[in-house]
Amino acid sequence: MKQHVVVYKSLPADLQDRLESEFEVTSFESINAGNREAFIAALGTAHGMIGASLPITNDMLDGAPLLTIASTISVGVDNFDLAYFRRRGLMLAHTPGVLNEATADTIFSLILASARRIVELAELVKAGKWTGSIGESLFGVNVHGKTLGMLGMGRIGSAVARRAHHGFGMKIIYHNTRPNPEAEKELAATYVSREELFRQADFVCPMLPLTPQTERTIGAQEFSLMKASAIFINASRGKIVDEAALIDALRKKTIYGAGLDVFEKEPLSADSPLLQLPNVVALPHIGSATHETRRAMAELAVQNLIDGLRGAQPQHLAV
Ligand SMILES: NC(=O)c1ccc[n+]([C@@H]2O[C@H](COP(=O)([O-])OP(=O)(O)OC[C@H]3O[C@@H](n4cnc5c(N)ncnc54)[C@H](O)[C@@H]3O)[C@@H](O)[C@H]2O)c1
Ligand SMILES: O=C(O)[C@H](O)CO
Repeated sequence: MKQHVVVYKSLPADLQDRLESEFEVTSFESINAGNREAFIAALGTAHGMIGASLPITNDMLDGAPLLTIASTISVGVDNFDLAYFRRRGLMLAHTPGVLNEATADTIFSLILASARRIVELAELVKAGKWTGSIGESLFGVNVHGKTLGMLGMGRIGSAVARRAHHGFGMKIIYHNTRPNPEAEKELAATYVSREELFRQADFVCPMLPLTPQTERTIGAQEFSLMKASAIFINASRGKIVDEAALIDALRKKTIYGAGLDVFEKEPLSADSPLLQLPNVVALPHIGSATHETRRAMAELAVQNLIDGLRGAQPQHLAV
């Protein structure tokens, strides 16, 4: 009998076909209130599951006694309880690496857009309010030659720092769980304490996984350490930040601005105070969202799933 796979985010047609040629497949484009019960019911006979952007609760998995592998089309694994996976001996596969460059591009666009007020000024032009040479009140700040503070110098953090060092002549300081000798050699990056990073950086850029250790670890205390001219860039996970404290720092101009791809609650509510602030650039969690990169992520996730179901070791296991 064929193994049963539950797909909970739409896949490119050829990858869907690949799964259907080998497994019995139940597919959902995405999960919403209308199909949630059907999704949970399908897990009841599933050996494998693949998808993204959905918190997978232990309750859901308790009802999936045959499951051996979950394959997420993301590098982040914070939608899963890793301890639960370990307890049950389940595999959790993810997609590191293939999205480093696209995500670093997004982060760099946030750095540039926030520093040079690109969105604010483009909106001014579109609104027909460009009536003459802009005055000092609408000037931005330099990016080149400034100091980038990477909090988390892993795969994506290193890709951001490479752009900053080689492309923009920026000085790189970083803090990480452990020193990163490659970044120090290749990018002249300097390891500093967490506190020094917030104090010295012109751009503070966390690129950390969301874990119990990182949740809400950037708050009022950290924002108070930052320079009034510094910009906060977050494309890792919204929940590592105390968002109310960020809003407060932006309102009081304790910091100059923020470029954000991720938020405490997503999608960001249309009435979020963040959207009222001119010194905020907000994106809808698009770090890896290019055709090529999302394709590569889906391919890798499908391969991870197939390997796991065939009894081979998937290339990228978080658990
Ligand atoms: N916005 C997006 O679309 C998008 C895209 C890709 C990744 N992400 C997020 O970015 C995260 C990082 O991805 P990655 O592939 O670079 O991961 P990675 O594991 O390669 O890098 C994370 C780094 O953070 C360090 N770290 C962990 N906890 C720390 C702490 N408390 N203090 C200091 N350093 C710490 C680790 O040692 C590691 O070097 C993902 O987990 C995901 O949540 C977001
Ligand atoms: O973790 C990731 O890969 C991105 O945030 C997409 O969810």
